[in-house]
Amino acid sequence: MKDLETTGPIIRVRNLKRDFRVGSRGKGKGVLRAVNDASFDVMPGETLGVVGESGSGKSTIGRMLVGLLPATGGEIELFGETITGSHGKRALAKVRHRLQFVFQDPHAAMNPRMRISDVIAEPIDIQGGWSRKDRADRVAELLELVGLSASFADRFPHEFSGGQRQRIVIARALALDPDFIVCDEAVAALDVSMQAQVINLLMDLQDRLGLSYLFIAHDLAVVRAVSTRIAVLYAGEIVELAEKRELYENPKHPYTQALLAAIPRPEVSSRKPPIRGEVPSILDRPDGCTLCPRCPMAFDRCRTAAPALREVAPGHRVACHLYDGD
Ligand SMILES: Nc1ncnc2c1ncn2[C@@H]1O[C@H](COP(=O)(O)OP(=O)(O)OP(=O)(O)O)[C@@H](O)[C@H]1O
Repeated sequence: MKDLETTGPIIRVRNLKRDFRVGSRGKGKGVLRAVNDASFDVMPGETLGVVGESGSGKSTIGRMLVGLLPATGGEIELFGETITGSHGKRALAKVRHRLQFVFQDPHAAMNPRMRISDVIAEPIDIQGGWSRKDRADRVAELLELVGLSASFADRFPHEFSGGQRQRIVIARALALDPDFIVCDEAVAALDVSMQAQVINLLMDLQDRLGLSYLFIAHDLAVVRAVSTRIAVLYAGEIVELAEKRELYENPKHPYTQALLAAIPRPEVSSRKPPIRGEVPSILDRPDGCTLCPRCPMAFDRCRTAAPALREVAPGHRVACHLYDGD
C-alpha cells in the first residue's frame, strides 16, 4: 500500500467545463458544452464510478483529469497541483507520472508490430533514464502483477486474447507506479466472464497498490461492482453523486431512478416508468433543468431555473428541484 501523504482528496474538481466548437458554416454551427460545471473529489484508494448515456461527457471528464484535454473553465487540482489555468502545464508536468489512463479497446491501444515488452515499457521509455536490465526486470514484474507470465515479454499482441490484451494495457498503465488511473469503459469490449476477471484484477491491484480509480462505464452492473461512490452524468452535468449503496438503495434524481429501473433488480419490486425520449442537443441548453423535457416529475420551476447540485443527506448530492425545500 502506498504511503499517501494526504488523507484529504487526491483530486478536487470544481465547476469543470469543456466546450467544443462544432460545425463549420451555417446549420449546426455553435459551441457544444460537453461538460458543464462538474464538481467532485476523488479520495485516496477509492473508485469513483461515472455513469451516463452515450455522449453525456464521461470520456471528456476522464481525458481532462489526466491532462489529455484542456478544460475550458473551472479547476482541476491533482495531488495539490492545479493543472488548469495559466500555470497548468507546469503543474501537470510535476504530477503526470502519478496519472494513467486505460481505454476501452485493448486492440486499438497497442501497436500490433510492437513486442509486449515494448508496449508495457512505453511509459518507461518516455520517462527515460532506465538501464536495459531495470527495464526488463520491471516489464517481468508488471506482467506477473497482472497475472501473466513474464515469458510473454517477447510475444506480439495478436498472440493474446482480448482479456489478456487488456491485462497488458493495465500493466503498461502501472509501469511508472501511478496513484490514479482513469478507466474509460475498460471492460466494455470484453465478454461477461472476461469482464469479471479484469474487474477482479483491477480491484486486487487497488488493494495491493493503493490506487484510486475514476471508473467510467455506461453499464450500471459493472459500475456497481467496482465503485465506492458513483456520479451520474446527464448531458454533461452531474445530476447525482452518492456512496454506491446509498445511490442504489435510495436514488433521488428522476434520471438515476430511470437508469436503475432499466436494469433488473430483485430487491426492488415496483418500477418507476422509464424516461422516454432522447438526450437533448447540448448545443442548445434549455434555461431550466436539462432533463426537464423528458422528466415525468417536471413542474414549472424546472422549465425556468437550472437546479444546483445540493447535499440532501450526508455525502448524497442531487441536482433536482424536487429537493429544493429539504
Ligand atoms: N473533439 C470533439 N469535438 C467535438 N465534440 C466532441 C469532441 N469530443 C467529444 N465531443 C462531444 O462531447 C459530448 C460528450 O462526449 P463524450 O465522448 O465525453 O461522451 P461519453 O459519455 O464518453 O460518450 P460515450 O459513452 O459514447 O463514449 C458528445 O456530444 C460528443 O459528441
